[in-house]
Amino acid sequence: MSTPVLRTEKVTQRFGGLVAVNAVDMHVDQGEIVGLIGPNGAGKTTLFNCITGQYTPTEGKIYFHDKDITGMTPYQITELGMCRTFQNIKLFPHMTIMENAMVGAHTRIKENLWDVIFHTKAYKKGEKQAEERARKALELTGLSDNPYYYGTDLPYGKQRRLEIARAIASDPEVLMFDEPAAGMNEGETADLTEFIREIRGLGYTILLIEHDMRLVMNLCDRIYVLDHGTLIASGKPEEIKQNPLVIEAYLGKKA
Ligand SMILES: Nc1ncnc2c1ncn2[C@@H]1O[C@H](COP(=O)(O)OP(=O)(O)OP(=O)(O)O)[C@@H](O)[C@H]1O
Repeated sequence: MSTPVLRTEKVTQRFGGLVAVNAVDMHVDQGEIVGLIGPNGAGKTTLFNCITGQYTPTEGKIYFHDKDITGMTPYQITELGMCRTFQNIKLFPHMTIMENAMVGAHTRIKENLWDVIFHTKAYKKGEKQAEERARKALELTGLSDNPYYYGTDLPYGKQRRLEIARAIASDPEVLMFDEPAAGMNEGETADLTEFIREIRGLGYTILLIEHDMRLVMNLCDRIYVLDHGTLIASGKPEEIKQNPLVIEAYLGKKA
């Protein structure tokens, strides 16, 4: 069996006396769509923050392929090939759609201050590559019609797509989405579900947090369920739907 693209080993995150994430073992294989679900406050975003370098876990290890990435910075982790979106949309105001996407593309460009100040050949080449990658990401996400409009002028569903475009422009292997359907109506969520399926078809591996059960159950190959920081179940959507612990901890509370 091949090594997972992403793996956590007994990852624990404490905030003072609170154990937000408790010894979590999980993995994501190449090409999978994996869901991370659980009630509010279960520790999902905290686990994402550990994986993407916003936090260094109190205990445990995180591996990208065979590489131990525990404690690396978010920038280093993006450079390695994992990129995320956030629960609350974080577009840059006063930047066009194209410029927002180029922020993602720039993580792949090696420029030093000299190149930037003196607009050297290397700088111009890097800019061209970044623009090309950003343009492709916008085409892929259906946002290439008006690239010079402000990103924040887009309707809500498209702002979320722009966040995804920015992540894709960084040329990642793994995309991590924190509640991508948050605030979307039924139609937008259905479009998003189809879109995520399409991008998986292009070879991306996807880990997502989501409260929208229809999206999770329709889309994910496997699901992990957190409750009070602890993993209480993992498996295929059909197994998760029938798991009594999950029904009690999560689905039961929603009904
Ligand atoms: N920086 C922090 N400092 C202290 N406590 C925190 C911090 N971040 C999260 N917590 C706490 O850790 C627990 C897990 O929070 P987290 O946001 O990871 O849950 P979640 O499953 O993502 O919730 P939601 O679905 O509501 O977004 C909660 O009790 C939360 O209050």
